[in-house]
Amino acid sequence: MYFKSKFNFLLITVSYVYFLTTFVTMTVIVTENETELINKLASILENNSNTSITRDGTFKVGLSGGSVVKFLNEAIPKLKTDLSKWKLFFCDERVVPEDDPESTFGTYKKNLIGKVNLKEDQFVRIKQGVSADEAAKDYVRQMAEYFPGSLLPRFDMLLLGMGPDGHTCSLFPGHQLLNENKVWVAPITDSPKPPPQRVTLTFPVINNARVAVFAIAGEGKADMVKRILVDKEDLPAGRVQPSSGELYWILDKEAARHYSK
Ligand SMILES: O=C(O)[C@H](O)[C@@H](O)[C@H](O)[C@H](O)COP(=O)(O)O
Repeated sequence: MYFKSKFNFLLITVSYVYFLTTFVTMTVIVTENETELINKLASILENNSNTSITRDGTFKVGLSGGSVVKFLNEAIPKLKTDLSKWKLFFCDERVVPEDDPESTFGTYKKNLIGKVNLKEDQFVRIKQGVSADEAAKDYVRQMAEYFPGSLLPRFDMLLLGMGPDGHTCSLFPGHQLLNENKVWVAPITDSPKPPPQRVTLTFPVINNARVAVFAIAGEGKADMVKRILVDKEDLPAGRVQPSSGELYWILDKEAARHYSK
């Protein structure tokens, strides 16, 4: 191919590299059961943790609540990685006291701290005793310390669940937050999934992650998995498409009942 000028060559090269780097790769993994799902999640988590720690000396990971808490509380103790290098954030968090059973941080704290090499100060927690609005604003301030100078934080990994309605984080079907693109973290006070007051990452941040992983189990999610992965319906969990990153859907056989590659 003859290039009229160096500029043409440079333009074509840059465009080609841009295409390659903005192409999301999606992997769907179906496991026999929840134990295998947890093992697969642990393997992906361990590989990415070690890659990030080698590259940056740290691993910045976003945690979700719901059943993901159970999966991670079983997966994290299996990992062969330096947990002391982790910084743990929340993809969403309920605006409740940390000793409230509904607190996502509180549940991770109870199950991990003191049992694995993770300390409380490695978790970036939401401010206590303030409104959802103030908690969201403060969380952005806290996050900015770990992503200095960034237009958008780029998490090494986000660990996501999906509700039976197709929500993820605290981004629910039909909610105006689905189109929020001005703030990294938004408050929600009318969550259809209790408790109503939460903060959540927004899609610009979610889709800037290096790796996003859904871990989904149970027949109760099978219909929604089909609607998103097969029927391509526009539902919140389906909008997770890292612009320059990897996307994994780890499903147990029950959740994948209506899905076939
Ligand atoms: O704090 C939360 O509620 C979660 O972050 C939320 O997004 C959760 O991941 C989904 O609701 C799935 O929850 P289940 O896996 O328990 O259905």
